[in-house]
Amino acid sequence: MASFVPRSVFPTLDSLPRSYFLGHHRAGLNKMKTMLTYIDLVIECRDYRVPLTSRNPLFEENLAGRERLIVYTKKDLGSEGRQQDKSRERLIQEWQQPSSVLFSDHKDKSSIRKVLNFARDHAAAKDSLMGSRMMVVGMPNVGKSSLLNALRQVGVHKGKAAHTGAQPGVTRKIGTTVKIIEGDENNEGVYLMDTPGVFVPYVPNAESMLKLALCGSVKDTIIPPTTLADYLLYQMNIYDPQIYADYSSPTNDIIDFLSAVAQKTGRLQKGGTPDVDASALWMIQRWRKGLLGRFMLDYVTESSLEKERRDSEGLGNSLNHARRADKDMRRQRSNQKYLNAS
Ligand SMILES: Nc1nc2c(ncn2[C@@H]2O[C@H](COP(=O)(O)OP(=O)(O)OP(=O)(O)O)[C@@H](O)[C@H]2O)c(=O)[nH]1
Repeated sequence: MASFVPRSVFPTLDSLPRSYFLGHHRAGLNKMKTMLTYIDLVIECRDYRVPLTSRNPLFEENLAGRERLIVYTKKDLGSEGRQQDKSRERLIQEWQQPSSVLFSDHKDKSSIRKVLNFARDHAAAKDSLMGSRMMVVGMPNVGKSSLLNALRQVGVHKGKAAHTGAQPGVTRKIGTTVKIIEGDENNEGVYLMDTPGVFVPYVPNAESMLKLALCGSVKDTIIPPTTLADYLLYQMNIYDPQIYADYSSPTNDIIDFLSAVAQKTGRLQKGGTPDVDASALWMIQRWRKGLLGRFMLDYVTESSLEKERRDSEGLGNSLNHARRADKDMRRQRSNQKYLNAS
């Protein structure tokens, strides 16, 4: 154990897809734009485990002009409640100013009450007889519908109104609008509208794609499970290799690791060969449930946040950038094919 040294960088995987911006993402975003005139507050969800990578510039570009509350969801999966977790949260709050930032776990009523209090104060400041209308937006599978259900449950004691699920794309259309705060004689209360997840138009590097896939923002069929598990192993080793001590001794070799998991959990094919794919999927699911360490995949420090800000300012219109980057990538691939053939 004393001699184990985790990998300091993950190999660059140029062949990984960098886009998952689907037709219903574009359609959903266009519809959100048309609804904006009726909306007083945009609640933008991002994943606590990837606070930088789950930021989608499309929301800032397309839903500008409305106050935004940023809610980092799934806090229970990315934080052990230690001092360094709290310090990171403070950095993120400062980074996002002037937008307000909260952190939520859909099963923790106190975190849901904080979002409700913000919504109540925002609606009170508007002081309208009509009450207030809000919209929840975010990347696929980030937990928008779960947040809406939790706000409704805690706010007006009503049951689940929106479908939720472990795979991205459960909500395909702008749908359910639910009351989350009761009105009184002076106003109609606060209503929240659910929206479909919208993926970033273009992921700047393969590592970001792996992070988003690990958090469930893209379908599990897009990236091979052993590649995803290898990235998880890389991250677990940086965090603490002891978290997988029940299955394997510390290792940087994904096949050794998955073979050990297969042996321990009985995931074997005919003849006793380890089923590495099934073991990879099993490990990924365990991490997604918070059973293999609760940590962030993004590196959050003052300088990493500052770098992210500078990089995003340099991007310009992210859709145009995405188109250009996509075109460049296709051109490079066809040049490569041409060179290989000649
Ligand atoms: N542990 C944990 N799981 C959560 C939390 N919020 C949501 N989830 C889970 O994350 C998965 C996705 O949640 P949804 O609410 O369906 O996500 P969505 O953003 O509406 O998804 P799309 O339909 O793809 O847009 C579900 O399995 C939820 O149970 C949370 O705070 N903590």
